[in-house]
Amino acid sequence: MSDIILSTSGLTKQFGGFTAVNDVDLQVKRGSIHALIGPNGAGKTTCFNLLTKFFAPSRGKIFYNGRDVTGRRPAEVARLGLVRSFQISAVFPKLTARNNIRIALQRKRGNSFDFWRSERVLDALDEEAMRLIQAVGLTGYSEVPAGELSYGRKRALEIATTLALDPELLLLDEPMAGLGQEDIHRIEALIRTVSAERTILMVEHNLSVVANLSDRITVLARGQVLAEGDYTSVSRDPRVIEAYIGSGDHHVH
Ligand SMILES: Nc1ncnc2c1ncn2[C@@H]1O[C@H](COP(=O)(O)OP(=O)(O)OP(=O)(O)O)[C@@H](O)[C@H]1O
Repeated sequence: MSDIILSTSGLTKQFGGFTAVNDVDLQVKRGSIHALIGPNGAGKTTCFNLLTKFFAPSRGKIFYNGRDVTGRRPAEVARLGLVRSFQISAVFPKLTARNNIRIALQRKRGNSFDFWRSERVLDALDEEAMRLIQAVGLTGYSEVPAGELSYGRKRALEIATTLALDPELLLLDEPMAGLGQEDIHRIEALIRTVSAERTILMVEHNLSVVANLSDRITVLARGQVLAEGDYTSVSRDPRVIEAYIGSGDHHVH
């Protein structure tokens, strides 16, 4: 099996005459935590949306486990194991944490008629749901409606519903967005824990989190790959520093 789980070649996305992602060659190593960073407007979110098939590229190809998935639909790549985290709004606020996870687990298995009638399957789902609750540190909150959880716990629940799909490659879109310092530490630890069994690719603005978690970092600027490497090397790269300063986005230091 190849060392590279996900790669792109010449990935390009144009909106009208504007090129948001320009000829990006990306290689994500199996088992790594890989971060996509860059100043505002660099094309990170667009790139993420291309990888998760929310957008079709204007040019270029995406390979997942050696397979060309460029033309595949989002649900298809999700079934192959490439799963994006969903926004918090995708969590049903009135349902308990446990039931939200159960629904995610049911989605993975598919809703066959038999399935609904089998007590045994439902019990197995409950067991699996409780395992995930524990894994993301929500023990004691399983019966709390998702809407009443703190922001950080909602994020943990959202990660749990994504893990319910058992992704081989987990794509996280700004997992720290909107979190306070304490929750950031908690979610950071959670990402490290769940990375043990899978590959993680994340877009993240919080550079201290990126520094702590990432094995490899790709820096985008104006839609192109500007630099690549570990945090020490990219944060010292004069082109990276200049791109952040030029954009008025000073937090690379
Ligand atoms: N649907 C769209 N239509 C037109 N232009 C778009 C669209 N989506 C993104 N863009 C433009 O593409 C560029 C890259 O945007 P993108 O959101 O990918 O950047 P980003 O690196 O994620 O930025 P940020 O850090 O601010 O979230 C921006 O100039 C943006 O205005």
